[in-house]
Amino acid sequence: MTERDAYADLGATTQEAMDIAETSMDIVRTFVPDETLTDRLRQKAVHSTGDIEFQHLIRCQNDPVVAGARAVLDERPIVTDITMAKAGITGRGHDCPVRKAIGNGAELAAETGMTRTAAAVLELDKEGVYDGAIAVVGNAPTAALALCDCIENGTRPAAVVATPVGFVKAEESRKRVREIAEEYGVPAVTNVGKRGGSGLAAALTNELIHVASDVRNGDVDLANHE
Ligand SMILES: C/C1=C2N=C(/C=C3N=C(/C(C)=C4\N[C@@](C)([C@@H]5N=C1[C@](C)(CCC(=O)O)[C@H]5CC(=O)O)[C@@](C)(CC(=O)O)[C@@H]4CCC(=O)O)[C@@](C)(CC(=O)O)[C@@H]\3CCC(=O)O)C(C)(C)[C@@H]/2CCC(=O)O
Repeated sequence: MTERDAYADLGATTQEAMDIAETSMDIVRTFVPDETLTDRLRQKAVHSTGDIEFQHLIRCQNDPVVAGARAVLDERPIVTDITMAKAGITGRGHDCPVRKAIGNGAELAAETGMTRTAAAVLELDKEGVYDGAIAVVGNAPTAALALCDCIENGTRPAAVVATPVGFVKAEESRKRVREIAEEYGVPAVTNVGKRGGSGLAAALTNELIHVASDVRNGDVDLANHE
């Protein structure tokens, strides 16, 4: 899918919007290689952060683009940690239900004192929501850590996109996601460093959706890619 098509999918159909989108991605491509599907996540990270160096901060394990695109094609749920990440995920080009964890587990949070986001993840996991889903954590480190506990206890998301941001537990939580992804063979995309956030998580997830569109259109064959 070209950036022009992707933006058309988002509803940005004016000439100027298309020109900006295409020019922007042309610039990104001059800095970021375009050889594998994984490179598309690196490009998207650079595109959404405006930081060329961000391509070196992305970490992929167990072919998250292939696994994520397959989950999109299978119309599996996309489950975000907070409202902002959910709001960033395109409504077009897929038929996946998109939901957020926050808002669930209020009683558990009140009883235990844990964060609302971690309690929300644990509550949804009890319902089996994360099995086969694309689990997206853009904000809350404790949500990423809770998701890791769920995976340790047998839950198997189709793919994890984890870019929680900040100074408290953010890097640690992404490191834990990488360890868990390694140990249990879960496809995952994370980043290193203090940066991250819901915008980045949503942009990376949208790229999984765009790859799925390319598969549908016959432009990409997942069997020949990593
Ligand atoms: C530690 C937290 C951080 N939140 C940041 C940035 C943003 N948070 C927004 C909003 C609206 C919400 N943040 C909560 C998730 C809230 N944020 C936290 C927690 C205190 C702990 C999370 C953790 O450490 O794992 C968390 C509270 C919780 O109990 O989980 C939120 C639930 C707070 C609340 O309303 O109770 C809430 C989400 C509500 C919802 O989705 O409906 C921002 C949108 C606020 C803003 O900037 O206006 C923003 C979003 C940034 C993003 O890209 O996602 C920080 C700064 C990342 C901070 C962690 C950094 C740090 O201090 O170390």
